[in-house]
This record gives sequence, structure tokens and C-alpha cells, in this order.
Amino acid sequence: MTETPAIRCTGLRHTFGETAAVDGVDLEITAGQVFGLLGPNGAGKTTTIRMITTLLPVTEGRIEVFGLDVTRRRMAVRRLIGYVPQQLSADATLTGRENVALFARLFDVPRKQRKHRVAEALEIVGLTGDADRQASGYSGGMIRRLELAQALVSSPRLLILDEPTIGLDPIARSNVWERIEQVRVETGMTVLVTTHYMDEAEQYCDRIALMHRGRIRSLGSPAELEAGLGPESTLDDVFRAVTGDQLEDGGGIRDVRAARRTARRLG
Ligand SMILES: Nc1ncnc2c1ncn2[C@@H]1O[C@H](COP(=O)(O)OP(=O)(O)OP(=O)(O)O)[C@@H](O)[C@H]1O
Repeated sequence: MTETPAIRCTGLRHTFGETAAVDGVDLEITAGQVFGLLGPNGAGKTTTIRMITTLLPVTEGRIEVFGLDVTRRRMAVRRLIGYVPQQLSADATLTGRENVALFARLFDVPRKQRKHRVAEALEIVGLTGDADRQASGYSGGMIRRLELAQALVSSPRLLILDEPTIGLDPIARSNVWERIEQVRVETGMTVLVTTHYMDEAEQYCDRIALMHRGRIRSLGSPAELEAGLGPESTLDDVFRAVTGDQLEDGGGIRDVRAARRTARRLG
């Protein structure tokens, strides 16, 4: 018997007025994998994620999360998902522990388990020593790890991260990824992540979908995608072949925006 996939999208579409942000996506994500959704700015990644997390309606097609239809079983689906959006979700005026405790209450973690689960989530992301400091004093990497703890406190089966490492320095980036990897190994959680960083996708993702103009253009493991283009090809080459060089400027602009956003959050 085949295992129910963590996510199955069939003929998925979402339009904003005349714009088809997601334009016929078929996608299956195996439970327990780290799956990377890659694409240039405006490819439709965030729109896809927002439909999976039930935050946007499905205009056309169907999404199932562990076999549950997201349109009909919205609340049940939400209970299965931990979501770290691109925009700020940590409160700088609270301590790290208070931030995570707030999410434990929001996500209905049973009262008796809350203290333990909050401490556990902080431990996983390596923030135990800083848990009782105000988040306003955290670095960008620490804020991102705090947001990860917020998403983990409800013990989700599916963790969805929208550009978790954008705007961070290389050490903070690998630190965030190590925590994600650790949780995956320990819990068997499925992880769906968007990133602009090809090296991260190559190193940490089991499978990748390259998205461009609302459609999936290429799908497979990093090695399969590279081998498909030719010997010595890198994931960057595959990306460029699919999107026509859009990454050259796109990533930079995006990084500047993200760095500004991170600076604002810390300021
Ligand atoms: N609320 C909205 N109203 C109108 N158009 C939108 C809205 N959100 C997204 N779009 C459009 O839908 C398309 C896909 O956007 P989306 O944010 O999903 O892309 P993305 O791949 O996540 O890009 P990025 O890497 O910049 O986050 C773009 O053309 C975008 O301008």
C-alpha cells in the first residue's frame, strides 16, 4: 500500500484579477521529505504556500494535506501545519519564551504540556540560554530560529517555511538549516521550504520543484535535475535554463529587500 502523501496538489490555480499567479500546478510531496519550492520573484511560490496553509482560497483544482481536502477540512488541516511566513511573526517586546508560549496558547497545546513543550521547542532551535531575554535584542538569525520554535511548539506533521534564511549571513543560514534537519530526523516531520539559495536547495532538499510563471517547470532530486541538463551542470544552470537568467538580478533585489526587512525587525 502506498503511503498518503503529505501534500497533493491537482490542477491548482489561483488568479488575482487577470494574473494567474498559480496556473495549473500538479505536485506530490512524500511524507518525511524536505521539499524545496524554487523560482524567481513572482513565480507563484508564496501563493501556492498560502493556499496549502488555507490562508488563500483555491480558485481551481484541489489540495490534500495528509489526505484532507484543504477547502472542506480547513481547521483539521491547520492543526497539522506549522508555518513560518516571510513577514514578522515574533513580538520584539516579549522574551523568546513568551513568544513561543503565545503560539502554544494560540495553537491549543494542552495547558499541562505547555511549559514543557515551549522549553523543548526553544531547546531544539538552540535558544534555551537566551529564552528569557527580550526578542528586541536578538540577531536576525536568532529571530528566525525563534520563529521556527513558534512553528514547532504545536508538533506539526508538516512544517512550511517561506524563505527561512533570506537576509541572514552564511553562518546563521547553516544554523537555521541544521535545526530544521535535526527536527526532521528526530520527528519524521515533512518540510516544505521556499528558497532563492541554490546551494541550500542542493545541500538540504530531497526533492525540488522549479516554478516559473505559475507552473512547475522541473521536478526531481537535485542530482536528477542536474544530470538531466548535462554533465557538470549545477542547480544554478538548471535554474537559468528553466527561467532564462532571471535569478541574476532577482535574488539580489530580493536580498536587499529582505535585509532591510530584517534590519527593521531588529531595530
Ligand atoms: N495580493 C495580490 N494581489 C495581486 N497580485 C498578487 C498578489 N499576491 C501575488 N500577486 C502576483 O502573483 C504572482 C505570484 O506572486 P507570489 O508572491 O506567489 O510569487 P513568489 O514566487 O512567492 O515571489 P517572491 O519570490 O517574490 O516571494 C506575481 O505576479 C504577483 O505580483
